[in-house]
Amino acid sequence: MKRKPYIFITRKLPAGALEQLYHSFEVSMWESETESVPRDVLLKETQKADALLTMLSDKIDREVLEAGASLKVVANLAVGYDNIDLKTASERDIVVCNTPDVLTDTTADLAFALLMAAARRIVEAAEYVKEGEWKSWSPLLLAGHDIHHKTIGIVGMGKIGEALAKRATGFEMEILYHNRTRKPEAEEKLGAQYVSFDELIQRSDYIVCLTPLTAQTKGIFNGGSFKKMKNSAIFVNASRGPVVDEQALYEALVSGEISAAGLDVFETEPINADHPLLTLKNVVALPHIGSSSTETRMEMMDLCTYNIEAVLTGKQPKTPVEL
Ligand SMILES: NC(=O)C1=CN([C@@H]2O[C@H](COP(=O)(O)OP(=O)(O)OC[C@H]3O[C@@H](n4cnc5c(N)ncnc54)[C@H](OP(=O)(O)O)[C@@H]3O)[C@@H](O)[C@H]2O)C=CC1
Ligand SMILES: O=CC(=O)O
Repeated sequence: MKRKPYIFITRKLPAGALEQLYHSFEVSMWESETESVPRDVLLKETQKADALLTMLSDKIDREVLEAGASLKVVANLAVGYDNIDLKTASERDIVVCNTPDVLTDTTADLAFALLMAAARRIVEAAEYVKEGEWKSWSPLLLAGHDIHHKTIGIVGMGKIGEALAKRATGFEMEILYHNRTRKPEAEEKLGAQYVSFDELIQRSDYIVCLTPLTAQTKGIFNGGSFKKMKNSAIFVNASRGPVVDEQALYEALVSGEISAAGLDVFETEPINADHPLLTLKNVVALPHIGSSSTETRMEMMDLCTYNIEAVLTGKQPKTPVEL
């Protein structure tokens, strides 16, 4: 009898999200919600897998892809796919899928929330109350920066960047953006202005990074870029940690070269609890939760399961990554 195709899922997901897979395939998953699958288990499971449903924290490199003699598809539960070696996938005719669109608004909500939290010192203020430090109302108590009518600069005006810009229009902000390619339709729709990277970082009160992590974007926010920003600038990163030189960011925040930062992503994740950035009051740090609403995460799981089933049954997946 022909064996059922085998799918390995690298993290414990709610069984309900996978129902459609259980009918036609053999499915197993790493039984932890919070800890990544160990490398040796991933390699062993991949040896017999026709499909992998992976997390952005799994390194799907040449070694993993070559271990999968019958591997046909890798569905990543994320829109970013910098954790996957696309070159090897292409050489081996392995389809790679991601989860664009379904997470756009949720991630833009979080990026704007991070911007607001850093600007208005929300986390610091909430801790101040809980720690019993609030003794009286005072005129400049925890005074932050205005958001309305300020200038936001979006580096990476893609789907999430545009959704963020739409939110910024509600605050009557001036919108600058920088991409490799200009987007006239976004300029018209959102009143956004295309500028060079340098002009964006010099003119913006809020600088938000929403690019993918690539060889070109790695380290684009470094000592030189922080020096060019206003001293009152607030830097928000909701893209990937390695776009930032964290040591340079720390120095810029301590020296007052920039005012504050809101960070959802870090060079190493999870970030070490004793990392210097986490000692600063002017840093709002989140554990990479950009797309983390229950509704959106369920949609992302549905999209991954759809894509896997499609590839394994000879149909077109909805969201293949261009290889
Ligand atoms: N914090 C979180 O939890 C989440 C983080 N993300 C991150 O956000 C990223 C963006 O997602 P999404 O908006 O859906 O993707 P899109 O592909 O729609 O947008 C990416 C944008 O980045 C621009 N870009 C690419 N390379 C460069 C470059 N070298 N310099 C300047 N701009 C560049 C692209 O424009 P062009 O090609 O013209 O340069 C494009 O407009 C993801 O790749 C992921 O890393 C996504 C979801 C959640
Ligand atoms: O970081 C999250 C993603 O979807 O990419």
